[in-house]
Amino acid sequence: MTVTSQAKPHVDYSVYLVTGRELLPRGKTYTECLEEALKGGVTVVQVREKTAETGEFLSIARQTIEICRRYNVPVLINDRIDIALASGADGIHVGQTDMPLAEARKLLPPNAIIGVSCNNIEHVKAAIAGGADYLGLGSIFPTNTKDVTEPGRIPGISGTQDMLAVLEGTTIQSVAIGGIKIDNLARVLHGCSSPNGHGLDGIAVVSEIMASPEPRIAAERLAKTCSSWKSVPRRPVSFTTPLSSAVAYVRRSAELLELVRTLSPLVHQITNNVVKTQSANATLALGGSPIMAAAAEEQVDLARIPGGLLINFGTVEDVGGMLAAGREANKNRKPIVFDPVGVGATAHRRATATRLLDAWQATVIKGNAAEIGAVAKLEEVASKGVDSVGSGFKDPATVVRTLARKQRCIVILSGHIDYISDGDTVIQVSNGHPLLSQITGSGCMLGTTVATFCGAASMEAEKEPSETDPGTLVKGDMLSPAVAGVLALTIASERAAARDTVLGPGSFLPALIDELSLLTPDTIESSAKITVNTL
Ligand SMILES: Cc1ncc(COP(=O)(O)OP(=O)(O)O)c(N)n1
Ligand SMILES: Cc1nc(C(=O)O)sc1CCOP(=O)(O)O
Repeated sequence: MTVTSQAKPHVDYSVYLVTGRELLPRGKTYTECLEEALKGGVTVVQVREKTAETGEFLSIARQTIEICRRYNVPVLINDRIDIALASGADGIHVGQTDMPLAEARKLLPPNAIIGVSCNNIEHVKAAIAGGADYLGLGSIFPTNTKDVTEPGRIPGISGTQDMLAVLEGTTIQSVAIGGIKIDNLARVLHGCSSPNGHGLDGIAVVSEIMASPEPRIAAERLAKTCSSWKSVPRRPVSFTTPLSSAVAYVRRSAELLELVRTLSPLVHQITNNVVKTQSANATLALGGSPIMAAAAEEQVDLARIPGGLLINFGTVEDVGGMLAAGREANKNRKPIVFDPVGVGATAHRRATATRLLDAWQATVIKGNAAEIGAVAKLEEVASKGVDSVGSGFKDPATVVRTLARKQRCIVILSGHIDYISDGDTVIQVSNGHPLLSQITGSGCMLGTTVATFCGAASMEAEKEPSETDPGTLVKGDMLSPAVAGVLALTIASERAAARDTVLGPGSFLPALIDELSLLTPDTIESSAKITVNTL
């Protein structure tokens, strides 16, 4: 190593390039790519050579260091302590089967940076105990760059959240690695955080830069999104600026109803066979424009149209379409309402919910007590098919607030009283009628009304002239439209049930659709029963 008596160099891990010469596009040399990437804003480089002989590896390491020094960017060496020492690199990165951290520390000068790969919380605990400087957490997604197919090698977003929770209270830095592209970067940064807000310090990529014909532009885009992300503390926990009172939420809900009628947002729904027609009719009645489209092939086109997306996996079909729709919605900053119907009922549903939530960031998760309990991994409320057993949670406000913080979105717990939280504020809605639980698909319709209001609110926010912030996944406040969606359905249910012509569930459903279409801002203002608690 070059300097042994000085303090460790400060490393900015924001955009961490791990090299991979085998991925260079035809006609581009390694040094061209490296220099362009540095110009684009790469903040740290790791030389990773999996097949080079020692002499070639050393020569590449020296070349890399010579170029990176001009940009004041530190260089680390993958696996090989001898190459790090001989080349004068700033440190090394080791994996779980490489030189153990403690041995590496002994061999390297005290100011050497040592990074360790971690796939699970046991790895993280050992790396903390061993005094690692930073961790590479992954693989976040599948990747073609390296074989990560063995079981447990892809912790995904949820596993990375667990690893970051272990890092809370430490100064050890961390980057996510594996399958990260500009298109999923905001989602990665948003999702990879502990419930108390311990997030990533950066992201590491190989192919997004090395395989790009324009590495400078690739690096610039990554750097821009990272710095935009870092500029807003605790952004991911809440999209909202809390309103001052219950009256303010009711007024905003009334305003949002007008907005739905004016903008008529496209409400793209991948929902279950039992409720498709009534959910489409509920959307139309409110003033939105429904499209029920589940094929994976059409998601790129649909996601470009502003509005809202509902993903309801009630009959657990079309998972490919759901994965694609959510990813594309995140790319296009469209709100996603996720309704994990009956998620507690089978292992397949639980696994599917995890798969979906690993692939994209939900804006709103809505469910009954059993569904919310299953997503939150609580055993307090059991499920029977798609219904909950018993009266619900002892402390529903804490359940929704905690899950909203963990999943970094709005959570709606539906029931006799509906609870809605962004992780800070909890809003209770006491409107509704018992007939809602006597027709099939009223919960699914709630997902639809919420998606309709979220779609309109995001369209309104997107119209604001402010520059697009690449760190956001959805523009605008999504707590108020979630409240508005709950109020619209529950108030309409009260008005439908009060009709003389409604004799039971059979006549209630068409009356409910009618009342959704007849709902006015004034009715919302005069009928809403809500309370607001902010931390
Ligand atoms: C930043 C970062 N994170 C993880 C890795 C993977 O390292 P390792 O487990 O040693 O696997 P190989 O890179 O040797 O295949 C990394 N290199 N960088
Ligand atoms: C080098 C490496 N390590 C990983 C791990 O999970 O430890 S994934 C990975 C490859 C990352 O390449 P790309 O950015 O092209 O997906």
